[in-house]
Amino acid sequence: MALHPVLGKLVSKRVVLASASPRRQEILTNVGLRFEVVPSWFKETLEKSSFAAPYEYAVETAKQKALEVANRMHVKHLRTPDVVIGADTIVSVDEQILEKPVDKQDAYRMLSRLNGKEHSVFTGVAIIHCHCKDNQLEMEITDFYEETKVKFSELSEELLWEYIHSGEPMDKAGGYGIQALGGMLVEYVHGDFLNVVGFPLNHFCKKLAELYYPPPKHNVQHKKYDSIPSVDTFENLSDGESESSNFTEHKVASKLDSSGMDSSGAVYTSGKSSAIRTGLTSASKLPSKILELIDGFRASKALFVASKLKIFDHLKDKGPVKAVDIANDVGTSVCGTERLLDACASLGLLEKTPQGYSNTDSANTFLTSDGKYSLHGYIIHSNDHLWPLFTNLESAVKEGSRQNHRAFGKKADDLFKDYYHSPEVKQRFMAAMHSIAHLTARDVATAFDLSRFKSACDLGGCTGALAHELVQVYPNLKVTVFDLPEVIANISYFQPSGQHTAPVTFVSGDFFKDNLPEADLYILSRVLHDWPDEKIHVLLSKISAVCRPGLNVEKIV
Ligand SMILES: O=c1[nH]cc([C@@H]2O[C@H](COP(=O)(O)OP(=O)(O)OP(=O)(O)O)[C@@H](O)[C@H]2O)c(=O)[nH]1
Repeated sequence: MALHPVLGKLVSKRVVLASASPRRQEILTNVGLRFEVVPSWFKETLEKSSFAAPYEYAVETAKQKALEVANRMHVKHLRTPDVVIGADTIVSVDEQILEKPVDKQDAYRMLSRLNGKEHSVFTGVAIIHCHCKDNQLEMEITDFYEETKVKFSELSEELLWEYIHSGEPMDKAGGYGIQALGGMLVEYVHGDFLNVVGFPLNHFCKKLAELYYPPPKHNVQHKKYDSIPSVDTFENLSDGESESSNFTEHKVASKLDSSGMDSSGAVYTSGKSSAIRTGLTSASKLPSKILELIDGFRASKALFVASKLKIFDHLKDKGPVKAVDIANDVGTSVCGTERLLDACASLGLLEKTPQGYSNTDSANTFLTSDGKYSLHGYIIHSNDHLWPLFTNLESAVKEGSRQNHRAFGKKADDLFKDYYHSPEVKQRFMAAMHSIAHLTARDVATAFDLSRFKSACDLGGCTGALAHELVQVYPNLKVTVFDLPEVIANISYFQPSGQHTAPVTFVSGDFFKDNLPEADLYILSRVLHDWPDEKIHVLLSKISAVCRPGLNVEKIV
């Protein structure tokens, strides 16, 4: 099993881990997987006696956890993930299933049961591949389980209680953590250690390999190409068997040639010929992740330019439109427009038929400039502001300083003032912050349990997009948005309609200079990354000074 290509299959996908377990997050992060964490709200209350074997219970619970997240993201968050991973770990001893202890007595009951004996640890895993077709969520579920045998030494009552008082057992299946103090209780482990910790990584990789590299069917007639075949991804090049894979790979910028906009499949040609030239074997396949990184900027820029030209607005609520008509309306060259439209179609942003180009569902939802979930403002900000800054990344690294002077001919502070002096720049900046905050607000609000807080202050909370979501999710929370007077003066355009009673208050001020409003919880969302260390120190010190002892501070950065 070649590990890298297996995990590489998930690189271009929106992968979601439906688990709050820090151990699972760590295991998957350690192997370089990039994923979003959306803890499942599924309550682990399935009737244990209805399962013939303990592992069936773990697998079903894992599946329900993942299904809950896939459905919630699709329906409530309007963001369909590509892959959702759920897991559930249980301990089985004497035909009994042990989960996480509810209190110290329960932990004692569990550990006494395990004392001096061998038991099994089962982790059930569900991998759900999601597709959105006509706004319907379609899912393909793969599940499996792994068993590991663990034997405890004979342990004294005193030691058991000392262990329980350490607090470690409380969030662990069977009441122990083999990776920490609990390791001292264990005489032997037969099987996958990480399975005990919460995630059977080895089996997971094998499962991915089975899914993405199914064994070649020898009686299948392989196509012989007379001409260059149309390919969607680099993976098609590197994986002999991927033709027969059940899973559609994400489209990447593979149809852009060196000029950035040709859909002739030139990348395929050069990739293939170089593979032949250098004699790459199946063991040293093309480095698709690296190639995607090299070409990724072209895809971003194609999206930015199409957004800037308002092509998605132009196609909204229309049937297919020919390139020449779009070019005429937008005022661009026909040949350039056609190439840009082809690039957008190969990136999955537009649909192309012989009748012309039309928006995909997600372009209608996220890329038009006036939709409820429009990302237009953020895209324009990324193009006009972030792109020039990132062009100077090399100088930033060499000099260790911000590059606003190079990108825009002004220092960062002056530029920030400019945001608020030019109405147009201010509006663009606020639209950018609003669009990304609005879209992600529900996920941010539900990623933490904030129900214990009565009041919150969103520092630099701009239009209040996150604040409005927080008060929806936590009806007892009162949120104050604290931002510069120039921002607060212009928030009305962005306020949700029909929520007059929602407890969101806006207060003007400069968080570096003025007193901060009192609150139990201070939120710093998309704020700290913007400032040098000295200023961050000033801000965090001010927050620390106003926090009252005994109240928790949660940081959403
Ligand atoms: O040796 C160890 N054994 C078990 C663990 C941790 O125990 C929990 C198991 O609980 P569960 O599978 O229900 O997962 P949760 O933590 O509740 O998160 P979900 O959101 O996925 O339900 C798990 O965290 C293991 O990592 C351990 O750490 N060591």
